[in-house]
Amino acid sequence: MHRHKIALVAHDNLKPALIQWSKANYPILAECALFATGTTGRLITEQTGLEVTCLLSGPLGGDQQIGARISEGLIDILIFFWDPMTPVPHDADVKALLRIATLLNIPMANNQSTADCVLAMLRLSKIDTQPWIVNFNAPPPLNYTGKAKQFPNRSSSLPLAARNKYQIPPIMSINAAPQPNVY
Ligand SMILES: O=C(CO)COP(=O)(O)O
Repeated sequence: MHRHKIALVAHDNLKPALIQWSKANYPILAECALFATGTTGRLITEQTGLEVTCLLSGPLGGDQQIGARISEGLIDILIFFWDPMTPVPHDADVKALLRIATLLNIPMANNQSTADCVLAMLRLSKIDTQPWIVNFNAPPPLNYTGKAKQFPNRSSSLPLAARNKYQIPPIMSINAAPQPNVY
């Protein structure tokens, strides 16, 4: 089974929440390949025992490293507990990370309830005998006006009939592998 690659990031005020969340979800996170910005990753490793590949600290380029991995199709899911109440010096990097994750249509959780939803879907995909209920591997076609060349139609492996029957929109696709180096 595909080992999902999850990036974990938290601003300082939210680090305790992300650590708590990581502890609560240890079993499924332990089955994934985890990446994180420097301080977030170090704290998660120290306090949960999860194995995390630590990149640079956010203000020193960690957000950019994660964004680059997303654009290369190397991250499936982004869990980013960003702080909406505190300015950070690398705001431009944060915005760029949120932008690239949105553009490439990977599941991105910016608060705990959404993170819970994403992991619930991940669990479902692992236990369900009908894998099309949650389609983790089919990139949905991204149809940005005027961008057809950069984003050629990428067909979904989810049978159309099944998707219509269960009204599962392409947005349910997880792990929308982006085309490498489209820009
Ligand atoms: O600043 C961050 C995200 O923007 C997080 O960086 P650290 O994990 O190094 O604190």
